[in-house]
Amino acid sequence: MTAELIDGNALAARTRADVARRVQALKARGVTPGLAVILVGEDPASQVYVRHKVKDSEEAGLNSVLERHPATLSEAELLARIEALNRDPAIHGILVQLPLPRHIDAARVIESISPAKDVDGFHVASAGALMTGQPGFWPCTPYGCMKMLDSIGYELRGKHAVVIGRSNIVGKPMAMMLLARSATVTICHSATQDLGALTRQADVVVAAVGKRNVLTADMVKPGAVIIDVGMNRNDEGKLCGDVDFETVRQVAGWITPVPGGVGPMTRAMLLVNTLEAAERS
Ligand SMILES: Nc1nc(=O)c2c([nH]1)NC[C@@H]1CN(c3ccc(C(=O)N[C@@H](CCC(=O)O)C(=O)O)cc3)C=[N+]21
Repeated sequence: MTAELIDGNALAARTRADVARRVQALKARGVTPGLAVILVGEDPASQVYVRHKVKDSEEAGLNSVLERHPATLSEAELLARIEALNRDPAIHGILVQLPLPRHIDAARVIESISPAKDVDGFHVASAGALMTGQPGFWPCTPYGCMKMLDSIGYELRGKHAVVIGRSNIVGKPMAMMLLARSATVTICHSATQDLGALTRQADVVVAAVGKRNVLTADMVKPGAVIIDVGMNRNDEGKLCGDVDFETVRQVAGWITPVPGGVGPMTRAMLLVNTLEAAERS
């Protein structure tokens, strides 16, 4: 058996087209969704990502503002910029690209963003809303993973989902979203003993570690759905995920590729969150 691909590029394109239609409807009512993207420093990967985000949002008809600051920007100066954007009625979403330089306390910066504009879904208020089932912004990567599961009509109720990774931005919120759909959820991490024994029981595996070959074919139940959140480089410098794709695809039922899987959906869900921030304003 060879797994079917869940095509993140195609699903992201459909999502962006849907956002573009809703943006037009909002513009007809006199509101243009506005996204502020803040980049501090010159990290080359971050520069590429924020350029992608700005281009995506412009193509969907959103108004995006890219603010670039030198790596020497002080925390106080950054907090002052966020305060101004919190008050700016033309800005509905604020994204501060991570990682930030070491002299800036990222948690303090994230908590300074108005929860109503927290389109990354990283604020403690957003995390609390997700955990308690209240309205709020969901982090884009796990939210995109849920859309990928929905795109294949997958019924999560009663299924065993194993999440590998417990970060605040992917693993933990992913587990909460799966739980909200009545999956039985296991969260695995670096101290987990016999990871394979757990993943072999899984109907769904979400790999979000940031390390190559965390999931190999011997660890996968035949027919399982495999969602690969990893963004790594292999020895040839090619982008690859956390999953040993070529062998796991021989066993799985469905699998997301890297590139062209979760990454494009992460970007698309940022547009959805920004649109919804504007719709709620
Ligand atoms: N405040 C904040 N929010 C973020 O959402 C955030 C962040 N900081 N810091 C960095 C990470 C990383 N991230 C990616 C999103 C999409 C792709 C993506 O679209 N990847 C393409 C490939 C891109 C390429 O070729 O390099 C793909 O998987 O097909 C990658 C990485 C968002 N991040």
